[in-house]
Amino acid sequence: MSEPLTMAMPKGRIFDEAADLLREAGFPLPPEFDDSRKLIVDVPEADLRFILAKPMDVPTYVEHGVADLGVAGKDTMIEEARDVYEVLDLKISECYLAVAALPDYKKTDINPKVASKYPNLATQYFKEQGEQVEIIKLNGSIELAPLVGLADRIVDIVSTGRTLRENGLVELETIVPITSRLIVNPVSYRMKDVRIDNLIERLAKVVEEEEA
Ligand SMILES: Nc1ncnc2c1ncn2[C@@H]1O[C@H](COP(=O)(O)OP(=O)(O)OP(=O)(O)O)[C@@H](O)[C@H]1O
Ligand SMILES: O=P(O)(O)OC[C@H]1O[C@H](OP(=O)(O)OP(=O)(O)O)[C@H](O)[C@@H]1O
Repeated sequence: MSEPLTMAMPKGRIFDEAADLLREAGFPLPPEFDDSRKLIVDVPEADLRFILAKPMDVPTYVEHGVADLGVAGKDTMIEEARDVYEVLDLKISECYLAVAALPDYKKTDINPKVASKYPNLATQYFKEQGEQVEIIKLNGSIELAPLVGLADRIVDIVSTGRTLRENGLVELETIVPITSRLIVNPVSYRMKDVRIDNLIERLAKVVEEEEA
């Protein structure tokens, strides 16, 4: 018996949509999979082992080869810049990254501060814009930063726009659209290519059908 393929799944909002896609692709994930507190879940019927990680950590597990595959937001992929193959746009968890501020925000050259959960991405973005800013790394509730004067702008995810609206913030620029991606460890891809190719094909078919 060969080892099962190991897939790193992000806990949180991507999880349900990713699990649905896998089920639609014919992988028999048990119902308790969705609510379990277990961090390693074997599904021998599907020849798969799942490891459940923080969304931002999924590319790390895949890069190190402890997971053959994973599901990660494009935001995470840009921020983490890990050495993994991005093989399929799953077209789930759609949102985008934007710069936002209070409506009375005025651009200043004196010590501009930007709060974000994505310091690398934000640094790169402002560099491309030719603007020098100080990035303040936060781990969540980013919209709070301009409200309390920690930063004058933020770089964060926007989906419905509700969080910006309810906190009286306005969007200044759109940076990049985001969806979740299927990622693969380069060595696994070479060693287990038939099973990985099969999984990619099955998921690609479901994504295509959902789009039609
Ligand atoms: N409001 C949103 N709507 C749709 N997709 C989102 C939204 N916020 C984030 N995402 C996508 O879902 C991914 C995971 O987000 P989630 O909020 O579950 O975890 P997280 O904020 O990274 O982790 P945690 O809250 O556990 O620190 C993000 O990397 C992004 O691709
Ligand atoms: O446009 P919306 O639909 O309002 O979604 C955007 C919000 O969702 C995410 O936050 P999350 O809920 O993950 O909380 P966090 O700030 O703690 O990361 C993101 O960071 C925004 O704050």
